[in-house]
Amino acid sequence: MTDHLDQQPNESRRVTVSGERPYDVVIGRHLLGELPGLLGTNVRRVLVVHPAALATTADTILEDLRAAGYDAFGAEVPDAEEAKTAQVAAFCWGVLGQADFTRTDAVVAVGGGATTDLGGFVAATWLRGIQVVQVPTTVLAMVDAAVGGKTGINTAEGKNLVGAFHPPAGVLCDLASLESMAPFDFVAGLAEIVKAGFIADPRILELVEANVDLLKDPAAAARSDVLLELVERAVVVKAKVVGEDLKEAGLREILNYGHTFGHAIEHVERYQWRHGAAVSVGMVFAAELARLAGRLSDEVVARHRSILTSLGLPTTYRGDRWERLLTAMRRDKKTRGDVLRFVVLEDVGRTARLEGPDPTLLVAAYAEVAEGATASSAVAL
Ligand SMILES: NC(=O)c1ccc[n+]([C@@H]2O[C@H](COP(=O)([O-])OP(=O)(O)OC[C@H]3O[C@@H](n4cnc5c(N)ncnc54)[C@H](O)[C@@H]3O)[C@@H](O)[C@H]2O)c1
Ligand SMILES: O=C(O)C(=O)C[C@@H](O)[C@H](O)[C@H](O)COP(=O)(O)O
Ligand SMILES: [Zn+2]
Repeated sequence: MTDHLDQQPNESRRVTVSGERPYDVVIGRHLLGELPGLLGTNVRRVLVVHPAALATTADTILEDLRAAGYDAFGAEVPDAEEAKTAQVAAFCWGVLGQADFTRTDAVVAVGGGATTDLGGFVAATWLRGIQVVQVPTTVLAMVDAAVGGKTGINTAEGKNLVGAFHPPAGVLCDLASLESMAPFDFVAGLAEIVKAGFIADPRILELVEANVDLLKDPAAAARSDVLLELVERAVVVKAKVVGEDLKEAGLREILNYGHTFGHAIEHVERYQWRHGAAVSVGMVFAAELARLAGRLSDEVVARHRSILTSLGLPTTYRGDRWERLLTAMRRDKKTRGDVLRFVVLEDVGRTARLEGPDPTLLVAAYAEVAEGATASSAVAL
């Protein structure tokens, strides 16, 4: 399937996320004109949070908002994970305070998942919660970070340790913005689409397998109907899950597939790895864990490696970091007391939990993703 589609603005797709205040995720091309409609008529002031890389897009949004009668302010924040800190959140709170933002005003976050996590968190905490509209500009943020209301920042101890559940008022996924993405950043985002395929929608895996070359070219992929379908399918998976379990009482944990080990890699690497790349290795770790526990077939594990490798994503990690990874995994939000808990697969689309696995099983799974032969020998049990 390599059929390309030059979408007109009116050909957008809409996925509604249910909940106390249902909202739409709009997916299409050249959609920024829809932003004022999502903000509604009560809003007067708008803070547009963005990194320098999205300054041109943010300027266009600011002009449109001013033309539509809003008092619009910009807040440029650091790039990528550097934005997800208490200091950067405090900088944004300062801008909101200086401009007298009230409970009827709003934040618009324009950027990748790091920016939408930060912008959402700032909106969740300002006056205990004001509206946020998410304008994701990476494939990862479109299919995952901007949808579902998980917002947050990192602390020195770990990833996303401070945050709030704060659903957006709307999400605008303008696929045209993906054309400027660096190839590796683009494929890193595909890891979350692959995740959605493994946990809930096997058709996603077939589409990825059949379109690997297209998907490795951001400009071509961004214009294709393949990506439109993949983004829509992944958003549908996320919308169904968060619509049923916003606050992660149970079902929502499946969206964390591959993240226990993935977040640990990000922390150990001081956020120099892209989230999607770390989740890619994390999914292989989780698949190996399930296989070693006798719950997943060799074939499904091999399919993890083949899909992720074909996209150019990593499936291995250095073999001499076990103690640090384990320390980071103990701080995962799924951990209860001393019991580590993993989302695992029993088949494609069939998720389960593995609670308190034997340490030898964890080490064996680490050995399966470790580079070099050092993993088992470097581990002190
Ligand atoms: N809240 C959630 O449910 C959720 C879900 C998944 C991931 N996340 C979070 O999302 C973050 C990862 O998001 P990400 O992969 O989008 O990374 P990111 O936000 O760090 O962006 C990656 C890079 O792409 C650049 N970029 C963004 N848009 C661009 C564009 N259109 N053209 C060119 N460059 C562009 C950014 O400036 C950055 O350098 C992590 O912090 C992760 O924890 C959150
Ligand atoms: O939306 C969710 O729930 C997820 O777990 C989606 C993940 O892809 C995302 O990376 C999320 O930020 C992880 O959250 P955390 O609760 O493990 O910090
Ligand atoms: Zn993720």
